[in-house]
Amino acid sequence: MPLIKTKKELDLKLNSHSSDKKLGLVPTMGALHKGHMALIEKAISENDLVVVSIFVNPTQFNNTEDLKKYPRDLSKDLELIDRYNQEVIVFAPSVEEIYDENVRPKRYDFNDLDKVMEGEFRDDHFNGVGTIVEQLFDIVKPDNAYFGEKDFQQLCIINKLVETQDIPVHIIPCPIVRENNGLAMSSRNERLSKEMRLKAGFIYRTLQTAKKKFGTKSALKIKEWVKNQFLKEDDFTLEYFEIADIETLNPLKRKVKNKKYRAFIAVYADDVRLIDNIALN
Ligand SMILES: Nc1ncnc2c1ncn2[C@@H]1O[C@H](COP(=O)(O)OP(=O)(O)OP(=O)(O)O)[C@@H](O)[C@H]1O
Ligand SMILES: CC(C)(CO)[C@@H](O)C(=O)[O-]
Ligand code: BAL
Repeated sequence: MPLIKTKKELDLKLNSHSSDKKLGLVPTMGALHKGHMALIEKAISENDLVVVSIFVNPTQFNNTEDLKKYPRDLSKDLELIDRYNQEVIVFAPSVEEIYDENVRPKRYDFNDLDKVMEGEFRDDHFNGVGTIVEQLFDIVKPDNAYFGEKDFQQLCIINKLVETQDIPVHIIPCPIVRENNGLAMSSRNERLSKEMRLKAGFIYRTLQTAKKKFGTKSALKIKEWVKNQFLKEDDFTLEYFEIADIETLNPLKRKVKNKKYRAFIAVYADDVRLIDNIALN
């Protein structure tokens, strides 16, 4: 499996393939797990050639400790990808390769999708995501690009990016892959103790109960209930719980028929920040 570290090499490699082959892109920050593998396998099944990018993008981190502690293990990632017979190209550039001396995010107008939840609590996060993803689209020029619903708000931002920048790529959403206890798979789970990783199934169980309540209770009542659940827990600190429609991501005030809603959550378990979400209707 080819490992490519520079844009120039990648360009050469992609140009050596016939242009009528379908090209898929799976952007990741590495420390691969079964959630990533599901994206890669879907990409393999729908394209002739797949590029998996592995790049811990500094401009999307608002917290330097989080960036420093982000799990990284390129050789293990390569071993995991090596199992696929199809041609998967790994693109793992250095920070200098992607950003010259000016490591700053571009600024985008995401029509306020970036003003809530992850955007509210992670300053400039989505400008950083937009900056790297736009660059990856420009370098790889994929037909299809695969993103997980675990980062549902990010998926909405990417759809907006593609629309506003007029980028010719199909964005393919992929369902959330979970551990046995319901915890959404995430590279940051590696930073949890074994005990905490088991206990963290609590986050998904809370979302499931919120979903059950959605039929009969108001968003305000459900939010109150979730807050109280977390106040009773010493192991977790709730950062936000929000119910929003999936188009605007505006917090739900009054339910509207035919609109789709999701519940979104961010929680600290020890000093590890975890996010999750669930479809409510
Ligand atoms: N459990 C999962 N199910 C489905 N998709 C996932 C899952 N985890 C990550 N992804 C998707 O994989 C892609 C790369 O994500 P990334 O490398 O940031 O991993 P991650 O597990 O989300 O890490 P972290 O949340 O700790 O940053 C994103 O599109 C993300 O939504
Ligand atoms: C899309 C992405 C690879 C951009 O760095 C990242 O935000 C992620 O892994 O979800
Ligand atoms: N998958 C989300 C990327 C981040 O937390 O920065």
